[in-house]
Amino acid sequence: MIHLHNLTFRRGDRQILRGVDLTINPGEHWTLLGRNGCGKSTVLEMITGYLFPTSGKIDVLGNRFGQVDVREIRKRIGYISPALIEKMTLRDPVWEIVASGAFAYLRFYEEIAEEVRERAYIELERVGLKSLAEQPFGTLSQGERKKALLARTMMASPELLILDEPCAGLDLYEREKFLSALSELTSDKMSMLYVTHHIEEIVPLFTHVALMSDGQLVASGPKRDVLTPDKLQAAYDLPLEIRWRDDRPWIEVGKVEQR
Ligand SMILES: Nc1ncnc2c1ncn2[C@@H]1O[C@H](COP(=O)(O)OP(=O)(O)OP(=O)(O)O)[C@@H](O)[C@H]1O
Repeated sequence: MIHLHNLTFRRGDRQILRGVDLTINPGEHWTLLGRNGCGKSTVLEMITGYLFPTSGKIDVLGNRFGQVDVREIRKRIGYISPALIEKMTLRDPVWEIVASGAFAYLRFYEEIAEEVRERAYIELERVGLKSLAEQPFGTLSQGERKKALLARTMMASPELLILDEPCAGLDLYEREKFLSALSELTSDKMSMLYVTHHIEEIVPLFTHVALMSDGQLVASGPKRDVLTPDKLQAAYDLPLEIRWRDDRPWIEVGKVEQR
């Protein structure tokens, strides 16, 4: 599904990625964790073909980047990023925003086929937003916008879902609603890579975790093997304890020394 081979990325005199290797198999749902600036979004931008590595190889959905038209592969990937949210036209009705996902357009300039409209309503119903379908996108709360974009992503039946901090800025209620919509929508036929700063977002849906530090993966594998106090302490440089409840991890931070 995804194979990253020894990816490096250099910008000027900064080494941003220092040899990233990662394999995501079909049906695995991964979270990517790590401190601000460690290179998480850079990895996502490479998997979606918006950035090219300085060296290394990228295989996504059976295609080697550099040998294929990435626009064709992108049609099979659902990608929700902060940049995408900013590109949406706030005055467009929610259902139109969702419908545009069927074609990977940002917006429509022609009439939308009835079956596409119906499908958009179905996807909106699946995320619990059908009653808001006719409202302008800009009137939705941040959490509702994220769920609408999730519905938009589902219009193209993606084989791979890439989510860059989708719960950033959401309150507890909106976050839990988003995570439960995500758990409902995804199947084990779809692979996922989800970047977050919040370990408690690793709901049972997620199977694997990759931990990044300073442009490298310092641990990766099944979530219980990676989410250990030792590994997290090393990556976050903080005294941490982890508790599992209903297959979901919760973090406790110990006393932090000022340096
Ligand atoms: N095009 C670029 N030119 C120069 N520096 C860049 C470029 N893209 C990213 N960087 C730098 O690379 C580092 C990694 O950025 P990236 O956005 O991948 O980190 P991140 O782990 O996603 O961070 P955050 O958690 O804060 O979103 C940062 O220090 C950033 O400033």
